[in-house]
Amino acid sequence: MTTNTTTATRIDGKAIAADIRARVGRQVHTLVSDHGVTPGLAVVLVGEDSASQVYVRNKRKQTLEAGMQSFEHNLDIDTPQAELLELIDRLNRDPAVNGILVQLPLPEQISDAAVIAAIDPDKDVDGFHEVNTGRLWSGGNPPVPCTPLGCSLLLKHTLDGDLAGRHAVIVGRSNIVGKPLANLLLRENCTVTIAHSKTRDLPAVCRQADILVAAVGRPKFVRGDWIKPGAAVIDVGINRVDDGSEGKRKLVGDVAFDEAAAVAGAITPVPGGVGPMTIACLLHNTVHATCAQKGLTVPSGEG
Ligand SMILES: Nc1nc2c(c(=O)[nH]1)N[C@@H](CN(C=O)c1ccc(C(=O)N[C@@H](CCC(=O)O)C(=O)O)cc1)CN2
Repeated sequence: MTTNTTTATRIDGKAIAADIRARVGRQVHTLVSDHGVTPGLAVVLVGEDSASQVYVRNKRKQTLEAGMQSFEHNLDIDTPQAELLELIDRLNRDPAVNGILVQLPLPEQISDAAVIAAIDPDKDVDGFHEVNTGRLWSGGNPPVPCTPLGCSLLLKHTLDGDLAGRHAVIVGRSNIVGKPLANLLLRENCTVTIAHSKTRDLPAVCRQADILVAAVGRPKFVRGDWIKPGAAVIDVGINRVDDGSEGKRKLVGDVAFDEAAAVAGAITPVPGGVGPMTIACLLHNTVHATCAQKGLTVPSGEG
């Protein structure tokens, strides 16, 4: 019988996210003390999805802890799209609101695309508006979607900033993760492959990766024998599955962690990997959006 032994370094997203939030807190302190500016973040939740409620609660808590203003809007699940668009219009015009985020997923009567298009691109701290995706692909410096920004920061931290020339394979081509992450890794001079459900011989493609990112939303989809020895593995998946005891649920990623950790050089756990980075990057984006709106240089936030 063979047993898997963990060889990979565990990438501590919780600790790295805490460092980013601490820096954001210092930046906010400088904005308030030197310029009398308190960044404000509005978060809109439609419905009662329990995971979304947890994320929105954590966003509020961490926004306040960083010294920013938090404006939370909770709407009924059957809210018509027009009502949500009116709220966004008010938030666009509210000078106390520097960042706007509408929590996804939205109920079926509301179009994600219509909502994202309604947000003022300068307040779009999710970086989902097509003006901002266009700016990203044209080499500009717009707000970048929070989860891919978190992935790229984890990789820079893990690989000491030395990403150039590495082959990154991203499994998943969503607008929220796969596509923007491909852009960020190209900027770091990686050679980038975006793979997906129609990719031929996906395990063989993944085995070429020095950096492997799994963002498919399928529990334990990426297996240990898909991984090149020593690769850095970033697991974006957050899947709730039965833990085998009386209807209890546990979180697992898109990567079979134990198998992968026996082969990889470094790997993110789930939970505690990419997830905490998402909210830290949202706070980072809010500070940057505030400074851009006020014509201020972003304070360094060095401790
Ligand atoms: N408008 C947006 N909607 C959604 C986004 C987004 O970036 N913008 N991303 C996800 C949800 N999300 C933030 O909104 C998010 C997901 C996960 C975590 C996190 O900290 N995860 C923990 C586990 C927490 C748990 O028990 O579920 C971890 O991985 O350690 C934070 C934020 C979809 N919607």
